[in-house]
Amino acid sequence: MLNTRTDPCATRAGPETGVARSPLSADDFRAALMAKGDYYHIHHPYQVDMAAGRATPEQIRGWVANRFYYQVMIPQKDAALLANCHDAPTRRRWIQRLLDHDGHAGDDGGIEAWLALGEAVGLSREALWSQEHVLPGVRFAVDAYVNFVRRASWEEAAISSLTELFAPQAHQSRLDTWPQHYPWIDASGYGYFRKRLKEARRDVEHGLEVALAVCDTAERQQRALGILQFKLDVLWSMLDAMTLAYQLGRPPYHSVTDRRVYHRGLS
Ligand SMILES: O=C(O)c1cc(C(=O)O)c2c(n1)C(=O)C(=O)c1cc(C(=O)O)[nH]c1-2
Repeated sequence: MLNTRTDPCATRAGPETGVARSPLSADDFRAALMAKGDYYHIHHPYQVDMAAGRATPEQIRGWVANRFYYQVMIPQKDAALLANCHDAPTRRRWIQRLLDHDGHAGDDGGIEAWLALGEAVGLSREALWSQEHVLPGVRFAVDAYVNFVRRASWEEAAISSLTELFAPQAHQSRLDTWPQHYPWIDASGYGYFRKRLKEARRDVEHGLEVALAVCDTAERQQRALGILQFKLDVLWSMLDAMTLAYQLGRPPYHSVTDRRVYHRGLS
């Protein structure tokens, strides 16, 4: 369904009408970015089921093991953005994201915290590092994000991180609902979600600053909204792959084998 409420630019004059479009005001552009939250993966049935207590241990484990691939690729994605960024003050701020995930003195980092989440749901560190559970669809979606950032300008790469606008809600919802629904999950596993609440809010402040500074024409604003939609597609597609595998019992090659024959990455 076409959602005109959440796409204010859709109703404005465009090149096709022969009338030059004026950019949205900063407030309206911010509102248009925020309206993309309607399509955030928190609304995907897989996440809705997890939050409602309807997920089986296998479905929770599948999500944790597959999301690990996102976790390990995020610092490489941020390193790619840094490599394309000629602005030292930006690099000085952005590099914090690598440290958040990889860790530094006094903080073991987000990847370590995700490994603890894995152990809390019954997945060994080895199982996560081996990527044996990572579904091809999840791998392709995450790789599409990293490859986009490798090729994009650093400003467009920064805009693609803006789904984080909506992530604190996702982390808070897990903290609010999982302990009561899934008493079998060890509480020591929830550190990642708590850690990200603060970090994501700081990250999006920077990301929004960039978006508002560079998107000063209607075309650039539309491009930013398109980039944000691309990133929403990445997150949604990851959950579609997990739905097939863990909710519908149709993992890749299910019609020929019950072995996980899919590749674990080509280097
Ligand atoms: O659990 C979530 O729902 C969720 C979503 C996202 C996101 O929106 O991309 C991120 C995270 N978590 C996250 O923990 C994280 O570190 C992160 C970094 C980024 C990014 O695009 O740079 N997104 C996300």
